[in-house]
Amino acid sequence: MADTEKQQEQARVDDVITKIKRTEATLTDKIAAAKADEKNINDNFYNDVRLNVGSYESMMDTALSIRQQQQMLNDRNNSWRHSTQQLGVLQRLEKTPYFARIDFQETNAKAPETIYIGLGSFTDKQDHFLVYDWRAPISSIYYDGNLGRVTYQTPDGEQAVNITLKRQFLIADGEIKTMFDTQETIGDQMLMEVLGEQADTKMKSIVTTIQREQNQIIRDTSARLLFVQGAAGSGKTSAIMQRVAYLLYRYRGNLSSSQVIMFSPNQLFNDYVSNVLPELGEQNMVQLTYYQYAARRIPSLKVDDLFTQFEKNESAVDKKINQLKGSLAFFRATKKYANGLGTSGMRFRDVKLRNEVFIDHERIEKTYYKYNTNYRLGNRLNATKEELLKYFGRRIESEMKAKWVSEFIQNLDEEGMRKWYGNHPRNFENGDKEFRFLARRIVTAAFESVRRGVIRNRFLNIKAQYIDFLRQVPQLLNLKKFGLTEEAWQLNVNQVLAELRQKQLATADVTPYLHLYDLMTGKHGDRDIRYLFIDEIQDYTPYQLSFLKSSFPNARFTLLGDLNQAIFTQESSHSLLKELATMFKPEETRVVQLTQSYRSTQQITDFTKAILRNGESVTAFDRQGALPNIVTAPAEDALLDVLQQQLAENTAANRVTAIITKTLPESKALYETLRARGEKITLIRSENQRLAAGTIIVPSYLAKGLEFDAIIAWQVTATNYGADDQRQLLYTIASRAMHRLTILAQGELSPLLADVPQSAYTLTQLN
Ligand SMILES: Nc1ncnc2c1ncn2[C@@H]1O[C@H](COP(=O)(O)OP(=O)(O)OP(=O)(O)O)[C@@H](O)[C@H]1O
Repeated sequence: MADTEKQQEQARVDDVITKIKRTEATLTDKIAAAKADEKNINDNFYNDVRLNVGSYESMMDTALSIRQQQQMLNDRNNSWRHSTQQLGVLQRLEKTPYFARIDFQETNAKAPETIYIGLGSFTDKQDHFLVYDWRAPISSIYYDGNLGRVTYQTPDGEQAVNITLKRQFLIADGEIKTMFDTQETIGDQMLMEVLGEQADTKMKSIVTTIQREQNQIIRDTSARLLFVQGAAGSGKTSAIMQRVAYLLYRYRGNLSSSQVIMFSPNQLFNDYVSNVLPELGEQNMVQLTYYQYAARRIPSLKVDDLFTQFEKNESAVDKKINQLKGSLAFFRATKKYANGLGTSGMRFRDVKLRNEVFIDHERIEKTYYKYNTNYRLGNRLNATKEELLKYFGRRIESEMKAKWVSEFIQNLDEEGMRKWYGNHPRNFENGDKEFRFLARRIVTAAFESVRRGVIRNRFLNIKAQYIDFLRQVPQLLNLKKFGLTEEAWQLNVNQVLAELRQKQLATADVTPYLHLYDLMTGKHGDRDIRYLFIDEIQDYTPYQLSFLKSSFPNARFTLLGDLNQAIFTQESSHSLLKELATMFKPEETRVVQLTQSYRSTQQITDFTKAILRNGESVTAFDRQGALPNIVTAPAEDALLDVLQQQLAENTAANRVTAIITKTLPESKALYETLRARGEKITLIRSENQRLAAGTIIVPSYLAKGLEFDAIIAWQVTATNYGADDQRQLLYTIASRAMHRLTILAQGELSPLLADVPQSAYTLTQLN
């Protein structure tokens, strides 16, 4: 490209940066003024508010006056916050004002236009855009089309344009490092530059090189269910992070980050993606794992965490039972059972006060079932509670006459009197009224736990109810279809009962338990959440998904997954898609498939995909690197030598390594051994840790969704990865590597690698 052209572009960059700096200065002044103003209002708050509590009108007056003052503060606060956010964007733009230029002509327009696209928009005067936000409708043509005629969506409908130039820039610290014109959607050259970079402990945004299929995911606003099937490293996670930023921009003012919730595979992953949105000038959404969500809802029980879930040894029958408990059939059975509770069978507990029955369960049951059969469970429960509270009121009334109450009052000293009167004036008509006043307060306080118990549904016996439901399952569905006998089932029910007595609940029971509780109490879910994202959907059961759908009834769902990487649900993952299809209407569902993998070199992608059988398709991105190397040795010592050698090699090549073992105990053992051999490494033993820089050791189930420059998979033996149901796990481990993949095994190598063509790796067998 001609040098003069580069000079012209650099001149424009300089000019825009000068203007950005000027605006920054104005904003800084504005923020300082708003802050001073706010302090002023705060200082004068009580002077300005006319405090007058004499009469009802004047009280209203005071309240209004306070509200006005608060409103004023809020307004200032908002404009202050807005300016601060704007300043943050400008500070980013100052270094890299934009990354693309597009020349185009709208149909019917007389002259062509040129626009520049960056992380945020910047205008120097009203509607004069020097930089367009990457999320603006027009910016979509940068990601979507080649040169020539292209259409894009505007709020007023589709618009056609003719693109004549697409130019990409790499600008750092105000200086154009490279720029090139491209014919394609996003030039491979740019992508190569970006992908050649090293992995980081934090994920970065991909706005400069979003691919066309990814753009469809990011900008979709019509689907109720957006399902993304994407190969390992195809940018699913990247795409949703950009999608959140897009939605927050598109619905600014109507959608806040607190209305967007993401279910992620583990906490480490949350930490890994935590920088993307702030980098884009947006706030992070709510992020939690399913386990956290469930555990928070049932604080009184200990729910299996990731570790227990993964390291549990399940028998064949257990597997079948878990499969059943995760199925849609089981979801429907729960609903059917709950419907039946409208006529009979609800389990109640006595409401007790200091170990004595206060309201017995028979009274509760009678009240509950005295309402018409067409009452829904939630309404029935509310009516029951109201009735119980009335009864509670009557009990207070009669208790006030009890001897202990008058004795208590007689023995009150001045201090005690003050406590019981509180702010209440002591001008009673007569002693009797005064006594009744005190007696009511004292008895109400003594009975408080009962009232709270009634309000919080403590009289429902959810544990007994769940067990009763499980016992009835053989009548509600066909066990044989799941390969189970009634005896095996009842044995499992006994086991659940024993666990519940220990205040424990296994993963497979958590969701049905919560669901049953919600049905019993008529909970309508969280209506405030507008967008729900689930990453690694292949590890969810259809039951969990149906449950989430009913728990977030107003949310649009974006589900991302790779059916090749199901590490918890394994073979059932492929039926998930079919079951999903029955949960959402076809016309509201959109399925996008991402097949291109961006993470790894061609050699690594080709190797990892050969591990799969009947896998979803994966195409490697044309980036070259070394073939994966496999080393086997009969003794652990020799293998450890190889590991250390490989570590040294990776470090010399500036590659950060993650050593992945299958289980946590293996990680711990290897960590100790390597430390004794003088290696400096960090062991990631729990998901609540931070990803440290430098070499790490991590158990497989915590490596989900992460990526590293180099991976060393430890002990990929026939013992560890022998059975076919370990195939997806092995695939997940291997596909974490960007540039270098090493596989080590002591003794016999995993037979799951047998299908990989020998040309796809190098093999060293030590003896
Ligand atoms: N359009 C893009 N431009 C640049 N880099 C990209 C793009 N898409 C994806 N990448 C990079 O590819 C890597 C993998 O992306 P990401 O982690 O989002 O994939 P994923 O589909 O969620 O993977 P997995 O399912 O294996 O966890 C990341 O380093 C990401 O930055």
